[in-house]
Amino acid sequence: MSDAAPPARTAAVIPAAGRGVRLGPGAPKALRALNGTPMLIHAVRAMAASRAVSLVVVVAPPEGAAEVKNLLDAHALPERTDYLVVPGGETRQESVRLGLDALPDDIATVLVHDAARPLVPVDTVDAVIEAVRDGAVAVVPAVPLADTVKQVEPREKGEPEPVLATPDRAALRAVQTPQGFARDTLLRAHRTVTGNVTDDASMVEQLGEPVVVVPGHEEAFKVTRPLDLVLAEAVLARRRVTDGF
Ligand SMILES: Nc1ccn([C@@H]2O[C@H](COP(=O)(O)OP(=O)(O)OP(=O)(O)O)[C@@H](O)[C@H]2O)c(=O)n1
Ligand SMILES: C[C@](O)(CO)[C@H](O)COP(=O)(O)O
Repeated sequence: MSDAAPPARTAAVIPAAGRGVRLGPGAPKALRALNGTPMLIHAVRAMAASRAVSLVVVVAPPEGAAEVKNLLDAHALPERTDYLVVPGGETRQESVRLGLDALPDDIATVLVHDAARPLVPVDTVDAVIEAVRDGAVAVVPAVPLADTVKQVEPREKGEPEPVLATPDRAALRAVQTPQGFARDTLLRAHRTVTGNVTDDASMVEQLGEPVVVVPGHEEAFKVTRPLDLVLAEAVLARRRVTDGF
């Protein structure tokens, strides 16, 4: 018998415990259907489509963990991948931390992927994993901005807001998920950084560790508002025509 340690594995943590307030009333966002299949199942399949991902941890709405387990059992998913469900928290940050707590010791690379980005292509997932395996401690997929961006002095809704600056758009990127991390670095970030953040990479930035960007994909957009549901269903319809599924 060999004494060699088993190869370090990659896991994807999927925070799916948000309510989806901006999407409007209804079931928690991750459980809403896109062309008849819950958004979360699309997101799980997107992670499991990568042959490098051997474990997917779904962070479910706190009162919905049993329902999410049933959903995973009821849908066809790649058998080479393991699936775990844990209840989430009050904020995205807390939900991700609860997902990280569930990881077994042999996981070396961690992806954090929004359930709300159900259509990310597998090539983007693989590019993020490869960059981490090549030595980056934190990797973020991102796309250039289509709009000019203004920094403003925020005012109450509807009130005109004074413009403070127009940042150089060429140096800005809109950040997506999955974000990929060396496990130790991400755990340290979640143990150390407090306060409100909107993504995991910014926690690593606060540690003073380097974060790099790789190309994202326009289909990795986040389903946030009602119009995004229309776009997501249109993308799925196009895939059915071009890819046959
Ligand atoms: N307490 C929370 C809040 C958010 N999320 C997850 O984080 C991802 C990105 O969050 P966002 O798109 O903002 O989702 P919501 O918080 O549900 O949206 P909203 O702000 O409109 O309520 C989503 O997959 C969401 O389910 C989570 O797991 N736990
Ligand atoms: C993580 C994220 O999707 C990267 O763009 C984003 O920051 C999540 O923000 P939200 O306010 O939770 O939608």
